Amino acid sequence: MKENRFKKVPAFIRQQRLVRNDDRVLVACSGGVDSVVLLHYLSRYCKSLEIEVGAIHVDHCLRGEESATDGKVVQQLCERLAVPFYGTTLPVPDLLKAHGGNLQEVCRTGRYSLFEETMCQKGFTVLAVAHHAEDQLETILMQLARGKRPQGMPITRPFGTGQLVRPFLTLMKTDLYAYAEQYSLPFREDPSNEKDDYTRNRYRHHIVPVLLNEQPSAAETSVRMAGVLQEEDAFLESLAEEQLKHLLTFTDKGIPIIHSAEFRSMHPALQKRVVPLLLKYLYDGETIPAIYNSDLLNQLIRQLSADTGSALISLPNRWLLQRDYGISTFVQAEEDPADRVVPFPPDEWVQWGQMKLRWCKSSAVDTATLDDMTDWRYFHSEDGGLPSLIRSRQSGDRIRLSGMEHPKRLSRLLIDEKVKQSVRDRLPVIVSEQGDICAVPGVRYSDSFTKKTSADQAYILLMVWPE
Ligand SMILES: Nc1ncnc2c1ncn2[C@@H]1O[C@H](COP(=O)(O)OP(=O)(O)OP(=O)(O)O)[C@@H](O)[C@H]1O
Repeated sequence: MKENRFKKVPAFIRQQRLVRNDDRVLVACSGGVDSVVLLHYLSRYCKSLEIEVGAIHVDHCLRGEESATDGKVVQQLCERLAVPFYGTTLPVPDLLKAHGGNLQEVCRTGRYSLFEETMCQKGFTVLAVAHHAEDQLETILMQLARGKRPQGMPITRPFGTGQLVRPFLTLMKTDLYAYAEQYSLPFREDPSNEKDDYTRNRYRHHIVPVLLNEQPSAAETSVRMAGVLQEEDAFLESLAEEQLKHLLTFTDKGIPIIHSAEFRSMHPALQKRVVPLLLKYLYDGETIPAIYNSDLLNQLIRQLSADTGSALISLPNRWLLQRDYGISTFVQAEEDPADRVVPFPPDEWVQWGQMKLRWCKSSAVDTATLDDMTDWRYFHSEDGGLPSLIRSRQSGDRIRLSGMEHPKRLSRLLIDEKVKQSVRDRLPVIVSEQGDICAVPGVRYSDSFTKKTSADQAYILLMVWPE
């Protein structure tokens, strides 16, 4: 009998601190072999572990009588073991009809909220689920395939007001069957586990067996590897949290700032952890963009480290990273700058939606700065003055373009330039004091602008916008 292999379970439970004395452990029992064995095992060892045990079953109402029978099997086992049983029902077909959604996800979310509710109502401190070594290997392989960090399912994690634990992660499926046989435990096979409709099932049926054939210890070693990665992860995460606290400063107006020199002084591994935490801070409870291993992460790290020129990176939900030399500021762009007029003085960046504009003396700008711009144009002024306003476009606006005898209607120009309707009303228009339109940055510029420099072109228009 393979029960010997169960000898490592108490050590695993102790080392990982899965339960403490006097914990009340609710075993999530589907009626399948894994969770039936878990329930039996924990109820057998509850005295030595100094815990109390109860069991919960969730009937998803998906397979008529069959589905209810799973619950009865669990209930009878609980009677045999003298363990309190909590039978709950999740009307999945009704939920799908009313709200739609993905079947697996509706089952899972509903099931876990019933677990949480029962734990809270009945005073349980721990929820035990019966994932084992092959489940962990499947999870790691799926994470790898999706480019996620392959650290598997957490051995334990906060859940409701207590903890969720996985005491059987070191065991193989065959160990569980052998145990069930030895103690003549009744269990049910869920026919949906046979189907190849779900990703996990395809990994279970076709990928994991090949790997185990090649390397029989792969599942068990993957559990150990995941444990180490999770431990390192928790450590690095706490370091990154500390770093972020030191790194993030605020302007008088409470705007978050990061200094490139300090960001650069961090180890690249920490930089990669600090940036997602920074987004978590900015998004404060909202959904955070998935950033692990992404181009956006690399782009943000590059900009937060740089200290020449300027840059603007657009983040979801109108957040912008705005970097000027060695200082990055995080601002939320205004929703819609339509019907606005703002002064456009020289030597100051002016923000317009997701665009930044600035007049600079040509002599003060070097080629490196120009390389950092999305676009730029030298400006030749007839009278020495600079267009001094930025506003949104108005009906009847016209612009004087080189080679055209008459000024062109702006509305026509935007159509000809294939500017999207949704963007047209939000574009900035640069206007002289006399009301002449000189430029629609990023679209067209009047004949006072050129890319070529010459002595009489004292100013340059610098422009940055996210591409
Ligand atoms: N209907 C159910 N009632 C009670 N417990 C369940 C039920 N279904 C699953 N569980 C518990 O959850 C464990 C894992 O089940 P399953 O592999 O179906 O994945 P899951 O709950 O979706 O977990 P995850 O998505 O985290 O992998 C089972 O071993 C059992 O402990």
